[in-house]
Amino acid sequence: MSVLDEIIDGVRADLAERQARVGLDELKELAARAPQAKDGAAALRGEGVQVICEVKRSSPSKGALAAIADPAALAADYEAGGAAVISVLTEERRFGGSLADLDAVRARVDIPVLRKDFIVTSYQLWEARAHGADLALLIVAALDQQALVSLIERAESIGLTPIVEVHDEEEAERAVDAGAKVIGVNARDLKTLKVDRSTFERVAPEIPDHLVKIAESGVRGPHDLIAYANAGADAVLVGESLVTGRDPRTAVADLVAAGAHPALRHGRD
Ligand SMILES: O=C(O)c1ccccc1NCC(=O)[C@H](O)[C@H](O)COP(=O)(O)O
Repeated sequence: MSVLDEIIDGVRADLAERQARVGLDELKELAARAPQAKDGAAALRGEGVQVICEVKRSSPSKGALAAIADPAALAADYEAGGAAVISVLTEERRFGGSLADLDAVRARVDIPVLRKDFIVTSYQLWEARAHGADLALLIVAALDQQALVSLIERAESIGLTPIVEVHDEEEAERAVDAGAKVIGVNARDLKTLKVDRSTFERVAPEIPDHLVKIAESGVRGPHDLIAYANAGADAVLVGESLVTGRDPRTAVADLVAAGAHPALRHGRD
């Protein structure tokens, strides 16, 4: 069984428990009472290269990364450093995240918040909205084409911006065909869990210029952001290097400054 399949099995088991506790109608009522969703795509189309900063406690590839006692404080540091979006991993078993982390971050920051999880049903999209998320990740490798199309449509219909994640050219084609407007190219191979930063420059040409392109994983500092930007990234998604470094606010500010450098202006600007 692949790592992705294992993760999704766990996600489905945890999901069944939550569904038994909170019915869909109740969830929809909670979503209706949530603050209006912010425009996630607009936040990623700003001037220069935008930085999405992740609250990441642990990962299947590295195990425990950081004891994050106060995810809201971390997110506030990210926001103060100039992050465009905060990504909150809510998967519990392998990433140590939770919807409580999402609640805490939502309550603290004003910028858009991404629910980063392994979403396989529309119930999880309603959950994302009920807990105040503005964006939600959809992983092409985890979904058949019909499910991908229907989850993109459902996300948009309830105000969420879907970030559709791909790992290779074929998945990029599926994402475009499914109507994705924001596509994340993840450099982490889901079978080996190894990061190959050249994935972005290989896959990005398959994505039309008018769509938002995010380079995900493997950003250790400004030099990696610059390399991704030169390959056409509108935004980067950064987790590990921010939670394991000494000063997240300064680390984000350094990335944002690198992403704002006029020499990086490309296509969209
Ligand atoms: O991080 C992992 O080990 C991982 C394993 C399997 C599926 C997804 C995984 N990570 C999720 C992510 O996409 C990253 O958290 C995100 O792109 C940030 O990457 P990094 O800056 O390298 O932590």
